[in-house]
Amino acid sequence: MASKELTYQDVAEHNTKKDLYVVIHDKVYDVSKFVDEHPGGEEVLLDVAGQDATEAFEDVGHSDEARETLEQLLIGNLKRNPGDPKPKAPIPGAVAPPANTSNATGLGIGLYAIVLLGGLAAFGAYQYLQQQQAVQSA
Ligand code: HEM
Repeated sequence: MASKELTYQDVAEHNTKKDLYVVIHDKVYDVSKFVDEHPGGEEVLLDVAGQDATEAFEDVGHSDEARETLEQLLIGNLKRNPGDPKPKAPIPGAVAPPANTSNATGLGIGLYAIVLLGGLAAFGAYQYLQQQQAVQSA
């Protein structure tokens, strides 16, 4: 059943409310019958119709129950072709602001660590030289 292979192109053709495929973690789901039942509303599903919905799905933090529902809608695997949109690849300028902020924070901490380590190394070298001088002049 779920062994069907679909390309991104195939999925993109199913982008209407009555015929709605989405890709989540490289698997293809037919959510046509679920649109009306979705507790998060039909709008969000229509937004990602025929596209990769991995990020949208994960951002919400769906429950295990939601994931089970998803399993029932599975129709196949995505066959990725070169040039297809990548789900998680950060697109410059198209990253959501919260993601940006956390990235910047991560970099900030990394820079801090580098500066701190550099300082420690310099201090260590200074101490060592002082010691050497003390030994020589003794
Ligand atoms: C395509 C497969 C999807 C399935 C099977 C699914 C299923 C569910 C289920 C069962 C819930 C109830 C809460 C829970 O159990 O986590 C839920 C809530 C929700 N879903 Fe989805 N969902 C899907 C896709 C999406 C997508 C692509 C979005 C895009 C943003 C989305 C947004 C939401 C939101 C915002 C809620 C919270 C609604 C609320 O608490 O008022 N869902 N979904």
